[in-house]
Amino acid sequence: MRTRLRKSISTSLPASLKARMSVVVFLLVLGAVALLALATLAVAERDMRGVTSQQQYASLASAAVFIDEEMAARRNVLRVMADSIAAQDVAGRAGLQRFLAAQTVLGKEFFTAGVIDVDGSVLASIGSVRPPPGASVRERAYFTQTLALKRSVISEPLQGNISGMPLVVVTEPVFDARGQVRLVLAASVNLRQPDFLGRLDTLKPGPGGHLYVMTEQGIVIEHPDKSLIMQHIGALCPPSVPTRSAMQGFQGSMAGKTSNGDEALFAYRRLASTGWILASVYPTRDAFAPLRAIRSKILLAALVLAALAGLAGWRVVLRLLQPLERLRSQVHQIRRHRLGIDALQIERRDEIGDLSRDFYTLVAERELAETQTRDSERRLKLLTDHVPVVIVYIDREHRYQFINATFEKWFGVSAREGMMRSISEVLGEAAYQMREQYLRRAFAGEEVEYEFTFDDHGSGIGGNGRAFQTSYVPDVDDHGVVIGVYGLIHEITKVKAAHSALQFAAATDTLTGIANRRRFDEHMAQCLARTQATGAPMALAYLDIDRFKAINDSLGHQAGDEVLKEFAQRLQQCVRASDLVARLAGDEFVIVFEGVKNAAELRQIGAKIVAAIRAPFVLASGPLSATTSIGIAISGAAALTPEQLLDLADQALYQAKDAGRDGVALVGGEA
Ligand SMILES: Nc1nc2c(ncn2[C@@H]2O[C@H](COP(=O)(O)OP(=O)(O)OP(=O)(O)O)[C@@H](O)[C@H]2O)c(=O)[nH]1
Repeated sequence: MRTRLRKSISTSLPASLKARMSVVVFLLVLGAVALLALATLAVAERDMRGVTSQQQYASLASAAVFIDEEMAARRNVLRVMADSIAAQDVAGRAGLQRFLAAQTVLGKEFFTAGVIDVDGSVLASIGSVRPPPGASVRERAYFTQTLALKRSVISEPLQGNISGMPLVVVTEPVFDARGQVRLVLAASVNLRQPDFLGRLDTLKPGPGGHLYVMTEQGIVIEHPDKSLIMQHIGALCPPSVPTRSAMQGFQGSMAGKTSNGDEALFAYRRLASTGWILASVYPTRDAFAPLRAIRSKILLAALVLAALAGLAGWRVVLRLLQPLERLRSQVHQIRRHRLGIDALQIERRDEIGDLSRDFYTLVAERELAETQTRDSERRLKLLTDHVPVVIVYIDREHRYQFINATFEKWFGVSAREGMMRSISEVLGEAAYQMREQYLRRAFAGEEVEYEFTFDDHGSGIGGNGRAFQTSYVPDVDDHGVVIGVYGLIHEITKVKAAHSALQFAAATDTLTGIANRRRFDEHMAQCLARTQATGAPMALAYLDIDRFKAINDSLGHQAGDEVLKEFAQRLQQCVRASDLVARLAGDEFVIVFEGVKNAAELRQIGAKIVAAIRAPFVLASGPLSATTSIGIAISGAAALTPEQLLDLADQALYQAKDAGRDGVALVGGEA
């Protein structure tokens, strides 16, 4: 909420710093002056409220005195009349009528006047709408009270019997010589009469205020709105809170709201003569109208003052910000390379000087760092582009984000063409399919290595049998998430070739070029395993050149070697490519037959070999006749170890030797 407010303030302020500071000065001065003025006015209003209330109540009190005097004056008039009737002993209807008619003052002060006997019968009367002689007022409260109290009474407001007018009646008893009430002199006042309590209007508080009089019960006796007279004060709308307080006995002044909801000052005072309530209502808008007029003027003055202060602030800020403006212009020019950063090394000792020098240091450091980064990147690029390995970076969408120059040499796609493109786009769908499983493992966090050749990598390039090894290393961020994979591809064609050569050398007899003992052992183990799995029989032939020692001895070791080589060649020519011919040692050879049909077939092969060896050996020293003995062991369903089979074949060889050499002997199977 607060952040939103701050944001909305900062967006509503002008963009320029100068304008902002001027607006702030303007607002501060406006705020300060307005606050001061409003506080002063609030204090003045509070004081004025007190004084006005006091004045209102004092004025009301004097009005009450005036009304009391008015009522007392009317009573006096009646008392003088009553005294005259008693003194002159006026009697009889006609006498009393004449007496009343002669009293002109009565007509001035009262609406009607009459003389009533102790039975309540009107004996004489005057006035425009007067009760006729003989009318009875025996039931009227003012009459009975006058008789009972033997003194003057002022009635409650009442409706005139004959006139129908709202009236109050003032009475005065006329006593006889014994002090008994003989007659009652009564006079009525028309409450609608404009001049009743007429001076009340002159005492009203302000032009919008008014005074009114009501009884304790709230019956209106006098009011500027004459239609309310004789009505209850709450007849039209519920009486206000202050009015209700007054009816409950409150006297004094208070602030409150009228029944219309307008703010007003109220004052109440009871009349000593009648107990009636004299009320004063002074609307606040009238009471404080001058103060409110002053308030608008003061606020206008504050506005003008603030505008002037803002203007002055603008000029001061303009002057103070000149160096900052200069700094801004310099930075602007430095950015456009029209100025060197040395321009920022200024001598000022204030904050702007500090800012300029700090800015210089910052830019210098940044430039140095950028140069170092550029150098470092250049070196790195030089390095990665010249190493004979492919270096790539692959993102989560399996797109290349980095490709070095070797990539282009090997795959024919430049960094510019391949960057941000997917592997399948760059190398083709088949190449991508081959890599996809390894990439999936690398993106799962595993370091992966695999080999491929151009023949099987499916990139559409090469096909020259070159071999490569790829390493994928996951790039893990601070949260442990793999965000990419570094790929390193290096060629292993030569290594592979060397490995193959080594493997070949390790399995080859150096003299004859056929398989050696080691290769024979490996092959035997595999063959026996297959035989036992499939049940197809195999056989092992053990061969030895007859009397080879004699050849060596007679013709020399060299000739012996020649015989051995030729012997190996002839053996290979006699058997299928799938049969393995190996030299175990000296003149001892073996042949492994896989998938033989029967013993007869083996005898036939054996005979073929024996015959092939019989052909003369053409040596450097001349032709030589040689023979061979062959022992063949057949492996059937029984599970034999390689050693056991070799042993059987060896036994068969001995049999062949014993049988006179240059022949074949079979053991095992159907031999
Ligand atoms: N030239 C040559 N002679 C070898 C080589 N290895 C072993 N010899 C010789 O081969 C001869 C093997 O003789 P034997 O197999 O024991 O006996 P033989 O003379 O063949 O007699 P029979 O086997 O009973 O027919 C020995 O004289 C060895 O010195 C070799 O690599 N080259």
